[in-house]
Amino acid sequence: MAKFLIVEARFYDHLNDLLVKGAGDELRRNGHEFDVMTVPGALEIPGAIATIADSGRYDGFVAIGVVIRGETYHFEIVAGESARGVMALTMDGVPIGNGILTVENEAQALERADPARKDKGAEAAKAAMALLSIAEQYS
Ligand SMILES: Nc1c(NC[C@H](O)[C@H](O)[C@H](O)CO)[nH]c(=O)[nH]c1=O
Ligand SMILES: CC(=O)[C@@H](O)COP(=O)(O)O
Repeated sequence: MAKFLIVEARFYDHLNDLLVKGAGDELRRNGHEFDVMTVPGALEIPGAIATIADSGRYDGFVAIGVVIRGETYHFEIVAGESARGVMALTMDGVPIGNGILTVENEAQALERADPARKDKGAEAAKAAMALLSIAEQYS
């Protein structure tokens, strides 16, 4: 049994709820425990994980968020920098599954967040578990 932290950027409540449910159910199905922490937006996810990672309280993390393209370049910043931050931590050996959706519209987000459809929350949880398993075997 491992302990995971789901870090969710609570920007679109109804979509977040679906993603967190998918991630949590997947962790539970695999016999793991988890807590959920909320941050304001996807840009805060890497910083939150970086702050917590060294505490030793969690074995892995699942990043959950939804970034929907708006009218300005802001989308590129939020989508790109949140992914870059998560990836940088992953390269430092922190097991993180990236479940931050970066989509054109709400319909695309809903299709991916819904556990009955693409279930990207579960996919991110699986990625976090896979990275943790590698870390346990090789470090
Ligand atoms: N536009 C979206 C954001 N923007 C907010 C940023 O993530 C950040 O919280 C703000 O710039 C303060 O640092 N966040 C999302 O998660 N999704 C969006 O669509
Ligand atoms: C992430 C985004 O692009 C969006 O939420 C911001 O919208 P806008 O570019 O219209 O300010």
